[in-house]
Amino acid sequence: MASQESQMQVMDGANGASSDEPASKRVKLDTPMQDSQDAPEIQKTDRVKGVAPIKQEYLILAPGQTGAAEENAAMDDDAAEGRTAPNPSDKRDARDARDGGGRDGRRKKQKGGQNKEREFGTFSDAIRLCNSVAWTPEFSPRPCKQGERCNGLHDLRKYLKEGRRADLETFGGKCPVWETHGRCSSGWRCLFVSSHMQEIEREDGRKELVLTVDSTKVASGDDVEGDEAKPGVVNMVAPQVKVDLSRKKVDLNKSEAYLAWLGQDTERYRTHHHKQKGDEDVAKDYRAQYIEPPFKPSEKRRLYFGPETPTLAPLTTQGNLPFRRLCVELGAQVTYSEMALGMPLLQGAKADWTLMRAHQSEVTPPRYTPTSIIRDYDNAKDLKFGVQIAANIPWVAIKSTEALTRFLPHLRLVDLNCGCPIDMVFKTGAGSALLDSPSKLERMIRGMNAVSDDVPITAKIRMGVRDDKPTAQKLIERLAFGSPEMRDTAGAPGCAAITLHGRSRQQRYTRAADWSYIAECAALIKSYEKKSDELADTIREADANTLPNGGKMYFLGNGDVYSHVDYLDHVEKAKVDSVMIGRGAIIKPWVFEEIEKGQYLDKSASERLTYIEKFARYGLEAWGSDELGVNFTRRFLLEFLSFFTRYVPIGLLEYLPPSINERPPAYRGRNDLETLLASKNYKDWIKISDMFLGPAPAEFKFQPKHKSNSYEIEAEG
Ligand SMILES: Cc1cc2nc3c(=O)[nH]c(=O)nc-3n(C[C@H](O)[C@H](O)[C@H](O)COP(=O)(O)O)c2cc1C
Repeated sequence: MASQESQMQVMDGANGASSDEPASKRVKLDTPMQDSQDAPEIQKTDRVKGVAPIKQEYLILAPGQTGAAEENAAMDDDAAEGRTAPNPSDKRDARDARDGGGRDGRRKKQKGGQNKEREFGTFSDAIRLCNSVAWTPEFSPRPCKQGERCNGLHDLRKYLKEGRRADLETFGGKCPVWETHGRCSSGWRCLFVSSHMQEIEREDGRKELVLTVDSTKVASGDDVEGDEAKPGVVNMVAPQVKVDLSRKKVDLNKSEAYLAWLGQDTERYRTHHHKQKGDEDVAKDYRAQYIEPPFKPSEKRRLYFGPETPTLAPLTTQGNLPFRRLCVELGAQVTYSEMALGMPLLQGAKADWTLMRAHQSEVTPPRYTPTSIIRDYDNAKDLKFGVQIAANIPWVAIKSTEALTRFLPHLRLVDLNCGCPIDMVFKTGAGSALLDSPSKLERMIRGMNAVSDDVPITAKIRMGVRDDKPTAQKLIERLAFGSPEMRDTAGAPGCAAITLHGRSRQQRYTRAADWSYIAECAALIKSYEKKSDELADTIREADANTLPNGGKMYFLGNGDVYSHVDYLDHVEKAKVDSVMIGRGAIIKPWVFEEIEKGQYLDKSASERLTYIEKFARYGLEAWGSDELGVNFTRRFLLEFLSFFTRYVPIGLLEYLPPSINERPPAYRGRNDLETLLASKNYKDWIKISDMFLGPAPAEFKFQPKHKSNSYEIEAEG
């Protein structure tokens, strides 16, 4: 039985763990449980594998059921993540989503239990308002570029009456964007427009509709009008840049010069490697023929990852700007964009450039409380937000890196995805396919470093492609030092940090991440630090800056972290510099707060609802409060809820610690809201979204990613 005196397991980061057991087994009594009247009894008990130990009184059992593991069917966590998520600001993506087509324009075949051809309905007004009148006072429209041919509506009053649905009543009918920022970038299309419009009588007696502004709240730079204006959002790339990229008018001269050199160098390297005995005269040795590249990596801004910088993983679809903003607010210190594909970036695709946007809270420095002196790291110049790209050939990785670092002013780093397991990426030779092409990967990292100015380059890897053949250790050595030939001539590749997800490509989420392998890799990297000092002594002066961070390559572990206990345990035992958190952060974004406070937080259902509200507010700010923006917000809120509703309140658990790999049998919460927030039915998620976004339009559709249950995902890294 649970007792009021029961105490929760807490690991004290400062003092370290008292036990040598892994976090999943250890139980230590310490801090009283927060917020819960009904604290679980802490005891070591054999847990049923894969099943969350819900207290008997909360179980909902149909007659004849026992709540045992085998009844907990179809709880596999591996399925499809896919690229079905449309980009809110990209009308083409909205069309793709509507048509069930992917971003590559090809229709995907329905397979297995995954809803690959998900449809999301149309999100538009009944009558389209022309942009020339969308943000202006009624009597002073901008000139319409289409002139006579324009099929948009120019009559504002008609639009407000017939062209769109009535204003929403949520948020007290007040536009949350306007309330925060003093103006609303959705203009007349805002679904809360009556809260920021007025009718003014002019001297000639005519009555004019105008949009109001609260100048006391408008921040400098936020007074831009139109589609592209998003208060608090940085890394907005001008439309003309994307047009120029699409017309190949952007001169990526550094990359061109580097690639020309790389072509010749690859040939020298190949000849050297294929030389036969006796071919000495033809091939000599690589070093003798080596010619310096046209661009050496410039001095990079230094990075820092430590126990105080819990890191939010790159998460396609889920790791969107409103979600990252919520996580930063709750204590995430480092964030990554969703993965963008190199080629569409180079083609100026709006969807991929939009992924590179960040919230202003992400461009503040990460927490920094090192225990030893970190040379030349300037925390004031550092920021939280980095971007991730995937590429299958060096020129794509190199050119897209040059474009990113040229056009995005706020970048902590550019990370190369070497872990994405999905076929669409893997089969092109990108993502986890790079794990089996170390030479290509090395060339990518070197090239990216050469063209990225002061922005550091990092990589995210998996243990290997196949389960029975982990290759990460070799790869890490390669990323740290380069192949012997390249090392002698060009120095180290300059990879500033590596994140290792402790699974192979083949491995399913049902099997736990391998933290002992991660620990081995961490030990290996520690042993390199000495070696790189020696290397720094021996490489020529000019190449010293090929060693990032003054010789330190940071190493992050990743996989299955679900609480401060897991986090601190891995920092301490696996000896990683920091830990990256993916699904755990979507299920309970306050995991970052737990890490900061060093204790479990039993968030009540109403507190959890405030996070949903925040997501809705932040979504409206990022994607707009018009019909399109509201429904993109709804779409992504439902995606978020598909994970968020997996949280099992710890007050309902018989034993701790909670584990991300355990699924609950059917249960009810401590109140109706808690029960609703545990629903696996997406129709309930839509009900939750209605609380903040009003009723979903009749045409709105949402299909969870998996038909049989909403747990299914396909990870991209
Ligand atoms: C929905 C989802 C999307 C993901 N998208 C990416 C991605 O774009 N890039 C990437 O490197 N990894 C991606 N991953 C992998 C995560 O970054 C992380 O490596 C993985 O989920 C393991 O960490 P976890 O156990 O903390 O979730 C994704 C994972 C999930 C669940």
